[in-house]
Amino acid sequence: MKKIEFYKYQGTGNDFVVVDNREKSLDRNDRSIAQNLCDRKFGVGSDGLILIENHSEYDFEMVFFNPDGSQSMCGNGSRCAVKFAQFLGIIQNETTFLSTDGVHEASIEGDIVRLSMHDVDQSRMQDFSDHLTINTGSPHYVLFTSNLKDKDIKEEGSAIRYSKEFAAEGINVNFVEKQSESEISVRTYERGVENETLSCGTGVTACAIAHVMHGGKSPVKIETLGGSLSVEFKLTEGKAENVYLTGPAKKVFKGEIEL
Ligand SMILES: N[C@H](CCC[C@H](N)C(=O)O)C(=O)O
Repeated sequence: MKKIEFYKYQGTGNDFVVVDNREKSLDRNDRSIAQNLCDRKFGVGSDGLILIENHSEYDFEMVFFNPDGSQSMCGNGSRCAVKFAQFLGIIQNETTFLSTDGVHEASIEGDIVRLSMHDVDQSRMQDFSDHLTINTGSPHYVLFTSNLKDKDIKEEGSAIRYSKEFAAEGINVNFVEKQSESEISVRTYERGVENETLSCGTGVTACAIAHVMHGGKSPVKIETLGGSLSVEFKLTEGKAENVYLTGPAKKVFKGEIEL
């Protein structure tokens, strides 16, 4: 058994166990560590595990795990990782780091982190009119709805996520309610968490792009159960470029656990 120091961070209510793994105290290839640490009854409890590791070319590498041990790009987790890297003194207020889907830049002002997301071209999105599928570093199903607050997200989201088309790879399912041309509300069922989360960064990014594709205007303000986020980008000939996800990321507490 070894004692592991960890920190708990949250980005608009999407919460993460974050570990400074520059000394490689945890094995990044052992997915059971995430399954144990993220368990809300037998572990610390979170929507994911983030390891911060050294990298020869970039300020750091962030390794992200869903609670089921699967890996993906995580927008809110990336914003928390950037704040943690600043807390560790690895960076000041700007950074270029490596994540699951490649290189990202970010800047920090107080608790607000502005994160670059990858371009989304036609190869990463499909518009089926009643819904869209958009990959913003992780795969998202986006459907426009009304009376968002009354929906059973876990029931409706899991039905789509486990449907024949998506059962193998999984997909995150986002329900969007339009408030104005530049504001939407979003609730998300997350693959790998297999439940609704209070917000999903790659999810709100996908929803903002879908909203603008259907007549909305960037920047888009997104209200989630966990707080407000903003997504800005240029949509030219069906390609979203210069995509940024902006919102708060905060340290909650420090802890120690024996693994
Ligand atoms: N559950 C997602 C990864 C985390 C995404 C979410 N927490 C975010 O902020 O982007 C997936 O497996 O695709």
